[in-house]
This record gives sequence, structure tokens and C-alpha cells, in this order.
Amino acid sequence: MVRLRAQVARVARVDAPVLIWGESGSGKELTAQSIHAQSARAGGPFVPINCGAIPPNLIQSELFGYERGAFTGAARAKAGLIESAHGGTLFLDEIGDLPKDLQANLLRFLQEKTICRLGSTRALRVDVRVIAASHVQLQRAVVAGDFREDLYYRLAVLPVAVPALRERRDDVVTLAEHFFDLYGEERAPRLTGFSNRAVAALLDHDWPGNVRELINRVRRALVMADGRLVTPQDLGLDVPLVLTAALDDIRARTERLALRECLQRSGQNVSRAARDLGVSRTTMYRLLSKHGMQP
Ligand SMILES: Nc1ncnc2c1ncn2[C@@H]1O[C@H](COP(=O)(O)OP(=O)(O)OP(=O)(O)O)[C@@H](O)[C@H]1O
Repeated sequence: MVRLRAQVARVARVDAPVLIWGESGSGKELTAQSIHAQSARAGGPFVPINCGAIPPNLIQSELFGYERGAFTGAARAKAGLIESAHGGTLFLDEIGDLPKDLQANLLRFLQEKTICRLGSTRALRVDVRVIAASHVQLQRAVVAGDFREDLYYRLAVLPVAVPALRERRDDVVTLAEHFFDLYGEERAPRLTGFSNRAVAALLDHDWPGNVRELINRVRRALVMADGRLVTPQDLGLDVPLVLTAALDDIRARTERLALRECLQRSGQNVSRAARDLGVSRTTMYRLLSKHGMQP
């Protein structure tokens, strides 16, 4: 994730197309938003389109817009999503789902920077930065003949990969605590945090749905929990078989050590120690009280 953030900062400085690859729910759209927000286009619109969610017969008019009378029912002219992203960033999610005829139209747009609304021959100049994303390896779709090779190379000027959550297990608990705080108002009144067994279950799970799955499980736990601590059952997760008291002991000992060291280094300043440990102040106080420690 540190490498990803550095990549985001770097690609934000230029205007070339970006291709983001990552599993479903891993944070592709968030990555695209960060690139936009750090770019010179930040003041312009960020227009996301899920190419897999728009019916194939509508996608042409949605993307490119249409003139009045272009087809039955087109009572008024309408700008397409590409036009509405003028001056900003167009985010094409699930680009692999784009039908082949539209792949050709998109390629033309990327080459010429102009579009023609349906029912019009007038070329409109549109200034848009394109970021595309896919949860499948597009190169394979190219080999299979489902995705145009020329479009692939146009889009993949700056490739960015978002790692799956199971490839960065160290982040799971931090993210879980973040969402615990973020959705705090949905929390059962007596709930204060995650049990050791819940933490072990979070670390043990493979997260096929990535961060989105984590959000859903934490929110479910916030509502379902009826004790003071979230249990694996509240998260809908199995208690890992390998869960031993020894592991809990090691974790507790490591936490105490880290807390003590960071407090010492920060001259007993809780905010600074929390920052050094990469946790919120709330989490810091919760950890201190869990271990019966005082700054
Ligand atoms: N590092 C993170 N910190 C906080 N929230 C995150 C992080 N990564 C992802 N999320 C959240 O997880 C959810 C899923 O992220 P996002 O929509 O960006 O994933 P995606 O890869 O685009 O998903 P899909 O493939 O289904 O379109 C969003 O609510 C997003 O805000």
C-alpha cells in the first residue's frame, strides 16, 4: 500500500491514461479518486461509469450522448458521460465488459480527443483524463480475442495494481478498527472493540470480497454484537482452528511493548504515540485500558 500510494502520487502528476487492476472490492475506485484528487484536474468533475452495469444497448448513448430525434424516444438532446467529465477525470470501471463495437468508439475518442453524439456528425472536443479499471487481467481478454489489443495499449500506459486484502494481512485489523470507528453510530451501546478471538478470525480469513467484505462484516458485527467485545460469530467468521492461547499471549505482549516504547519516545504524549503506531487516539486509549496502562 505504501508503494501504491507513491504510484498514485506519481501518476497524478501527468495526464496519460491509467489502467488499474485489482480484485473486486480491493479499492480500485478509491485509487482512481485519489489520483484525480491529487491531479491538476482536482477542481474538475470525477465521473465514474461501471461499464458492466449499463445494458449494452444503452451504453453508447450513455457514454457519447445523443441529439434530439437520434432514436425513437430521444425527445431532447443529452450530453453523454464523457462530455460531462470535461475538464476532469472519467473513470471506466470494469472496462473488460465494454462491448467490442464500443471499444472501437472509445479508442477513436482516446486518439482524437473528440466525440460525436448519436445522431450527429459534429465532432466535439472533450478534455478528459481516462482512468480504466478491471478485476480481470485484460491481457488474457486480449489473447482470448475479447478485448482489442490497440485499446489495451492505449489504456495501459500507466498500469497500477491494487493488492488484495489477503496479500496485506497486516492492514486487516487497522482497517477493521477504522470501520468500527467510522460506523460508530450503528454500534450496539456497550460495544468497545474486538475480542482476541475476533482479531485472530479477521487475520485468518481470506477476504475474497476484500475491503468491501470487511466493511460489511464489521457493520454487521456492530449491530449483532450483544457483549462488550465483537466475537468471531458477530463477524460471521469461524474461530480459526490454530487459535491458541500462546498466540494471544504473544500479541498482547507485543502490544504492551509497542505501547510502552511509543509512549516513552513521545514523552508520554498519547496523540503522538498513537500517530507513531498508526492508530486513532480512541484506539490508543482502548489499548491502554485493555492493558491496564496509563500514560
Ligand atoms: N484503504 C482503504 N481505506 C478505507 N476504505 C477503503 C480502502 N480501500 C477500499 N475502501 C472502501 O472499500 C469499498 C470498496 O472500495 P472500491 O469501491 O474502491 O473497490 P473496487 O475495487 O473499485 O470495487 P469493485 O471492483 O467492486 O468496483 C469502498 O467503500 C471504499 O471506500
